[in-house]
Amino acid sequence: MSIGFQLQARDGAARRGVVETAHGRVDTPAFMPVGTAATVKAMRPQDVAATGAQMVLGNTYHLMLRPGAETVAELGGLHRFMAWPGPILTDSGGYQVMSLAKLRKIDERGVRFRSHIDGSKHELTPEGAVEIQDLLDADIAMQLDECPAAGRPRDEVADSMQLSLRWAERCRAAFRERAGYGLFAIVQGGMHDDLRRESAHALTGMDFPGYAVGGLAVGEGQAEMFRVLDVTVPELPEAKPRYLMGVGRPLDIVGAVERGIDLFDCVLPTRSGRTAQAFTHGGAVNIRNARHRRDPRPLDPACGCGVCSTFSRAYLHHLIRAGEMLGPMLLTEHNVFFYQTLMHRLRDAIAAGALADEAARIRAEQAAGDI
Ligand SMILES: Nc1nc(=O)c2cc3nc(NCCN4CCCCC4)[nH]c3cc2[nH]1
Ligand SMILES: [Zn+2]
Repeated sequence: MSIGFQLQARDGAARRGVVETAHGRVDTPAFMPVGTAATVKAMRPQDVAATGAQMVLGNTYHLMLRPGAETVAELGGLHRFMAWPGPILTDSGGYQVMSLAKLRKIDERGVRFRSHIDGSKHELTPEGAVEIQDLLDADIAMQLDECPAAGRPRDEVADSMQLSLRWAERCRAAFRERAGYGLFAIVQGGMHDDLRRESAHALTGMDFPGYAVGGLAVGEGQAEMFRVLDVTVPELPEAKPRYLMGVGRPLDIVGAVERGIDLFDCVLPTRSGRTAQAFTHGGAVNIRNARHRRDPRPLDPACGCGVCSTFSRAYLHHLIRAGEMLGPMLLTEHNVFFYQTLMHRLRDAIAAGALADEAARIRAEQAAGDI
């Protein structure tokens, strides 16, 4: 079996399960901390593991540019290179090229672009993206796709969705099948119900071990995102994991879990940690705010992380104001731990058939906060 998926419990459309990969199991619903350039920024791998995270995300685009996929392969692959022994999922680069690279040209072949690092010329084809993710030794690789920017006209979205379907076929043909490794397809189609259904049906017909919902979290807003999930998720096979790419804020995740999504990734907990934003059980907190200057209480009294059991808000406020590197490190660790606690609560609630109550509690908690 490429990637295993055991469904353990259901609560409405929500599922409690386990994804099985060559490098270990992932309890779902799961949140993957983003490790774009072979590091979850500001955290050591053992500290990432201590938060409860079981799988991290890497990026083909960044790693092909620096240090290069061949270099990572030469050094034993991404697990050895970044000392992360657990499962790794890598994004295929299509989205990152469109959001980061310069002078991009996309056509049937693939996408040509200049590196945002040094301006050097590169090309990413479906076959190349699969080869790079193989060199990285990713347990779960993503097909190369095109993620249309929000607001593009329907006919362009339709053409883009069809291109991604043709690229899915080419990726599947190029993928080296191995037990514990799998290639996931990505459903596109913008905000159009019929295009989403057409994409999901075509990809399901190609029989992938897992399916991502792409083309969301591109500024459409939560209501539109949930509406697209309501249309798309029921078209995906129950027995395969579903991955919502780039999502999201805590309440985005709650609503997507209620709609049957199993896997998530987002830069929010790590990126916010570097900009003094903390997620807490009392809502979001900006620790730079002067009101924390002499506050002896922990950042989040309901949090079980090492940061909240050791340091005061006053100390974290001081570190941030002083520009001390320990500030972003501690806030990142807390935020990643917060996201893992959120997923733990959701998994336990689904297993107990109590997701509606737990989701209501989480919504009430997040309604407070100062941002
Ligand atoms: N291969 C691929 N295909 C997608 O359609 C895709 C769609 C995505 N949508 C996002 N959204 C990220 C939103 N994020 C929210 C926090 C601040 C930075 C941006 N990431 C994505 C990644 C993606 N990767
Ligand atoms: Zn904490």
